[in-house]
Amino acid sequence: MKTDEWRQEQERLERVRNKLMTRIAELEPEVTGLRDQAADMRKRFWEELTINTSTTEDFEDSFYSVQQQSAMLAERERGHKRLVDQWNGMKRLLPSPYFGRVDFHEDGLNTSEQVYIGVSSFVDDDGLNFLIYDWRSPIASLYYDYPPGRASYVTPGGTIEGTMELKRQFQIQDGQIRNMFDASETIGDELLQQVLGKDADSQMKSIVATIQKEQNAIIRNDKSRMLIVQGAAGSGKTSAALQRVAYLLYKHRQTIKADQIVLFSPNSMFGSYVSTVLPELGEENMQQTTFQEYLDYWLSSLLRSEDPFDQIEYTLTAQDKPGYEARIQGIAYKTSEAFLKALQNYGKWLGREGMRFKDIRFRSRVLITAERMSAKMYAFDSSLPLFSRVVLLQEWLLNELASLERKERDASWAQEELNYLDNEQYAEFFGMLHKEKELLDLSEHYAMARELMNKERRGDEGDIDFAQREEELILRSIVKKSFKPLRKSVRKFSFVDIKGLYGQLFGDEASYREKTNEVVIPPLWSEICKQTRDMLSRDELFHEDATPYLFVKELVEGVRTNKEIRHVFVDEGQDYSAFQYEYLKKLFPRARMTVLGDFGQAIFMQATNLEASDSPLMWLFGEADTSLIRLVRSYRSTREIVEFTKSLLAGGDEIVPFERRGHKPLLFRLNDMKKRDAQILEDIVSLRAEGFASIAVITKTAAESREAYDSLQSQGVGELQRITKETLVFEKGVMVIPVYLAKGIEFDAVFIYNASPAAYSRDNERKLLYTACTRAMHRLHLYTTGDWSPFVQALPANLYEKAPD
Ligand SMILES: Nc1ncnc2c1ncn2[C@@H]1O[C@H](COP(=O)(O)OP(=O)(O)OP(=O)(O)O)[C@@H](O)[C@H]1O
Repeated sequence: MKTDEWRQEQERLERVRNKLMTRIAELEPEVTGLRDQAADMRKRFWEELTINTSTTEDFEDSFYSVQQQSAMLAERERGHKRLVDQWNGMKRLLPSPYFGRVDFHEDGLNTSEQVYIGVSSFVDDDGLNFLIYDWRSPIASLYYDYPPGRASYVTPGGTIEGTMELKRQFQIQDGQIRNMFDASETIGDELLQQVLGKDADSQMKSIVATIQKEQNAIIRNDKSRMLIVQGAAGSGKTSAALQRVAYLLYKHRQTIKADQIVLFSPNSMFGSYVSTVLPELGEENMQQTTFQEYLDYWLSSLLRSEDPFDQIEYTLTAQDKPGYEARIQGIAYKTSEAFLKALQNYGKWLGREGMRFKDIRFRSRVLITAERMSAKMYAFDSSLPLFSRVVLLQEWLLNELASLERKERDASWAQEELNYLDNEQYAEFFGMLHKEKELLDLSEHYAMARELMNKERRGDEGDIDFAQREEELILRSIVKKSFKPLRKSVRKFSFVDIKGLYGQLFGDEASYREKTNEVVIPPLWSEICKQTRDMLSRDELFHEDATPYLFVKELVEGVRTNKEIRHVFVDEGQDYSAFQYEYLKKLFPRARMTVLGDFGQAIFMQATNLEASDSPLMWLFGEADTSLIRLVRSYRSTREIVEFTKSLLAGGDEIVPFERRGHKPLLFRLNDMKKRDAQILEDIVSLRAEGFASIAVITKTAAESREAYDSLQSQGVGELQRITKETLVFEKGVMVIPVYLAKGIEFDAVFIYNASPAAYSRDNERKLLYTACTRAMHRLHLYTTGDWSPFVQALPANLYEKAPD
């Protein structure tokens, strides 16, 4: 790079920074002033909040004044927020105002424009000249999409064509240009090399300076209702998803707020890992949740549902237990579209017969029997959907309860309760009564006023002798209070026997076929039924039953929806079943979906292949409304590690490593476990000395994690963390972690604790090993105390190095 160009750029940088500093300083008093003013107004607002109710006019006056003041306060606060956002944006820009520049000569114009790109926009004092363009602005996409030469970008007004004359990248720190590259490729490798060579962090970083063209296509996709991203491990799916959220918040800032976007992540710890990316970009975080959290929310009061981690532990460890094969068949079936269709048919069948209700009981008596409910429900117009009839039944039940409640006032138990009221209870009822009395008084006044106005006299019913009715009213209150839980449970549909409805599906084959029209039933059906019913009898559900159970609940009670959410992101999308996708679509009827995943890492039984032509995702919103983007370049790991990991995978040939060189993976075979753990300890010490701070010992299961942790600790590995499904916050350091919890996360160095045939030899274990190894950025070690897993044995020997035996 010529030195005078560098100097010119440094001078421009200083000019822009000076302007930024001036603007920040100018705004400072305004920001602080506004903050104080708003705080002061808020304080005074509460202090002065006295409402004069002496006369109606006084009351109205104070009411309007309060309303006016609070509107002013809200406006002031909005203005304040805008200004503070602007101010914070400039402060964020100051140390490193931009990272890219393109010179673009638009066709038909005589000059070209220098477009500097940073994390937000900054306009010169004239209000017209952009000193920095936000990376999400239409013109900034030139930087990500084209090398110098002919280029175009899309604006709301149409496509702008022209020639890119220069493309430059900067690394700026504390106001100094540290590096500057003129790129010929889309985004030059040099900068990416440097970024990727850095150490792992406890928090994911934003990638705006080096977004790749195919990632940009994901970030800016605005066309499809469903965007599917199938990408190799480390190809930047999660990164693209988060920058896409930032993009959507920018592009649709008038209509979409951060809390209208939700990200489904694989576990809570992953949530903490990605939580800083958006704030780093000056945006608020979207909502984050896990599917399990949702299930627990709706099921926890009814049943205990197994979580996906216990399910995977079972599938990986219980091969020798009785019933294993049936459970596996059950998982496969219950997560399939076939089961979804069967349940839809079951809904139709229930529309005709077979509904199950629970008697409504009161003081050990049956008030309304299940049979009566059933008869009533099937007497409603049969053309109505099942849930509408259940809602009608609910209304009928509430009416029935009201008339039964009236009858109960004469029951002896009510009189007895009245007689045995202690002082406190009496006072409580008396209080309730007086509230009613006030209401009565009010309605009495109103009735009198009407009488006067209409000049007519009501009958005697207006003259209530309150004192005489006190006892009767207390009695009424006693019965009302006792019926309250009944009304509440009817409103919550507790009269529907959901457990019975789900359980009755798991009868013999003939009855299942009759209820669901199902043709292909898993061979071990009767064992599957027994296992499911056993769980239900203990008020428990297998993980694979949880979503179908909710589905049946909604068939009967109506579908729950959230219309606020406009975008749903599903990360690790291969881990969701066809069933779950159907469910998410129903739950968020106004949302667009972005599903990102890697079938190569499909380690859960219910996996969905995102890109197969028969993938349920392809037709969830219809083919015309669906786009599929594939990412094959892997950025996380060194070339040597990617060459090794891609060969572990059937069909991994198409994965392209990014050209960052490093050590070949190292294989250690030790004579026994003690020696293996001593070797691991030694390797941890030496890698730490090399400066690698984040090292993960990855195990296959939680049980193996416990063993490894105890043994390594006894060997003297200090500051060792053990990650479990309960771990909420991801902290950098040396840790032992089961592979299924390490999904989506990365480490400087990964040690595969036990790469033996016992651990990794079945087909689904191949993906498990692949997932574990692909967590490594710079170093990968595999250990065994006997043979190597057949997947490792099958690798060409030039892909790794063996430590001497
Ligand atoms: N364009 C990019 N510029 C800089 N770094 C990138 C880029 N794309 C990806 N990376 C880095 O590569 C690593 C992997 O990215 P990310 O975690 O988003 O991949 P992923 O596809 O979600 O991986 P996995 O499927 O293994 O969870 C991260 O460290 C990320 O910062």
